[in-house]
Amino acid sequence: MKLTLENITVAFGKKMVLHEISTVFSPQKITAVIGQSGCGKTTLLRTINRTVEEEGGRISGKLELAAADVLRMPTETLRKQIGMVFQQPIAFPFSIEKNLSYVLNYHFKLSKAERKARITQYLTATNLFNEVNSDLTVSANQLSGGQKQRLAIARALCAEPDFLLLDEPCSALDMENTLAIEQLLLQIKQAYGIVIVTHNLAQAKRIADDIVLMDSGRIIEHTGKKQFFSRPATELGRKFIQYM
Ligand SMILES: Nc1ncnc2c1ncn2[C@@H]1O[C@H](COP(=O)(O)OP(=O)(O)OP(=O)(O)O)[C@@H](O)[C@H]1O
Repeated sequence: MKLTLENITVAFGKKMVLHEISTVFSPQKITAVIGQSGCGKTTLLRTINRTVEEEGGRISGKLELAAADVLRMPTETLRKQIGMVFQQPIAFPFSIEKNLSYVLNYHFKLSKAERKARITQYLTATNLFNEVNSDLTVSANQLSGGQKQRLAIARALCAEPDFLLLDEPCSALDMENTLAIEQLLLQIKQAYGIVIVTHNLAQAKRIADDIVLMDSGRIIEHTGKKQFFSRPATELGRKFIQYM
């Protein structure tokens, strides 16, 4: 399922933050969004899941998930189809199991056995199941930062989204946990479209299929990773690579 943006413009009051963004995010790929601080990366993600509207941002243009009109979709459907994971991992102060069953119960009517099977599936996919010795009664508060971030990803997956948006999910993590998240994204990308905002160009190089480079609220390059790192089309792209 593709995510298509056509002439997307976002404004807070009179302040224009995104300008006429037209692009397509592909399924089964990791797209890394890079750019200087303040260029609109987070706003782009928050436009896709429409949380900018909650802060008074106005979106105009066309945003489609397959043929569905995202800008007119009921919020509940939108939250189910497009998941988001934030920079600071959010773990609800419940057991690991309840962190996931909460989302599963919200979106699906499942038997106890089905719910348990899905919880095991997502915790296994995020490599948490073995780490907690299958004891899902452990409080999420007791997990490390990296484990909490993987729990947040597992929770997002519980909604069975088509797209997963991640806003600098590794910036609060050490190298080992960062690599664990990267491995996880590479493992699961076959089933989702993944869009990740990252300040870490080396991370983009390690895991992305496509690169989106933003500047002053615009996408100035959206290209395959190899092309971007060998022949960037813009001066800013060249600067980024030199900086690496
Ligand atoms: N709620 C808001 N109200 C007004 N302006 C906003 C709001 N949210 C974001 N902006 C503005 O939008 C612009 C882009 O911000 P955004 O956070 O998307 O950039 P970014 O590229 O993610 O930055 P960083 O890399 O520093 O996280 C900034 O000028 C910011 O001040």
